[in-house]
Amino acid sequence: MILKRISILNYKNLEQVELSFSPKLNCFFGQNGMGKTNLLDAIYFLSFCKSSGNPIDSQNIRHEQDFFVIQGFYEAPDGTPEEIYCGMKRRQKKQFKRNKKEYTRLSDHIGFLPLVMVSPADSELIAGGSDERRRFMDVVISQYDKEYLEALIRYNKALAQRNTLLKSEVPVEEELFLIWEEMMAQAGEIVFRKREAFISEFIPIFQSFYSFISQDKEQVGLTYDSHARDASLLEVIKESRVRDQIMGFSLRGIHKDELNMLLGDFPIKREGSQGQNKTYLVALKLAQFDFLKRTGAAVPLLLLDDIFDKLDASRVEQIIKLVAGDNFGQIFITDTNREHLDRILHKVGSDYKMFQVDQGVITEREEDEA
Ligand SMILES: Nc1ncnc2c1ncn2[C@@H]1O[C@H](COP(=O)(O)OP(=O)(O)OP(=O)(O)O)[C@@H](O)[C@H]1O
Repeated sequence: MILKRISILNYKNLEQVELSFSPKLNCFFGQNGMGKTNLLDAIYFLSFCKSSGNPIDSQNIRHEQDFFVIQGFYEAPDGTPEEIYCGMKRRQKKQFKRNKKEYTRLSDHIGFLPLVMVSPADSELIAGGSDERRRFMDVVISQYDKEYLEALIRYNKALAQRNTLLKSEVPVEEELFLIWEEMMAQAGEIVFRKREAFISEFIPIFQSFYSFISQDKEQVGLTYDSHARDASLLEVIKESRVRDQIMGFSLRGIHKDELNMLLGDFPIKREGSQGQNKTYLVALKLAQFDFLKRTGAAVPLLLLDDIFDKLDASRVEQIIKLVAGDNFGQIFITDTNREHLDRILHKVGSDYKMFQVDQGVITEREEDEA
């Protein structure tokens, strides 16, 4: 899928933006706080029906204004034009349309315009709790496997019901516990098997991206831990019941799964330098891109927000070489430094457009123009 043109009114600090894009590389430079991320966020909105940062839609309307509109004009791989419209008025439900026809359910749109965004917020994947890493697996797997998402929803429902029973002040019958525990075990085993299969397929792709970017400077790994690995999940959950009742919640199950992120043999969270962490995150997201591309009909858009911060020149160059190649489609890159972008882009020689972002105004810049 290619985003040929975008039209924005009143989205965050972008009052009015009309831009035509290159089908390959689009670079946005400007000082801090000028609106570069806001533009990428508007593109993200058209794919996911929400902002990547602020989940409260009305707060994305430009201050003092009453509405925002984002319109994207895309081209499908077979050349078919696709027009996506999103309009949001204060105190009203947002409208989302494809080719002028409003969606009844936003979930019908998700996945139609696949997109991967690499942003500074990804650092939580390494620094944050295990729920961040489970969410990463969930997002990637559920994009290509419907059964996975259904099992996960069933599991979470059963877990919530069991947790309510665990907190009960009156005695609860064994039978009642068993109903939810069996459901957790059945759905949890499916989630476990699918996560395990995903990780084993994902690891070599991720490692090859990391090696390419770092030019084999370090070895990285991922390991997956789950209570479902060594015994039947039903037995594990049942055995834990007495302790769970004391705690008032379920201590064991796939909701406690962990994805260990390793640099050499040690947790990257503990040992990684800032540049190594950044390389790790970029490699994870590029591997996610690769997965999505293989399992979907359209090549995803790739948004790279401020990814060069903390990376040395050789790693930056390797990333640009990678994404400018044929395995990636249309790309949107932000940076605070134009010379930085110019230098890299001249080297790769790919088709590109350069835009300057200044206080919410975005202007296309010709080559070597000041
Ligand atoms: N609803 C809103 N209305 C008006 N302005 C907003 C709104 N939400 C955010 N902004 C403004 O957007 C600006 C931040 O823009 P953005 O995050 O795109 O900056 P950036 O160019 O990516 O900067 P950096 O290089 O620091 O990442 C801030 O000045 C903020 O005040």
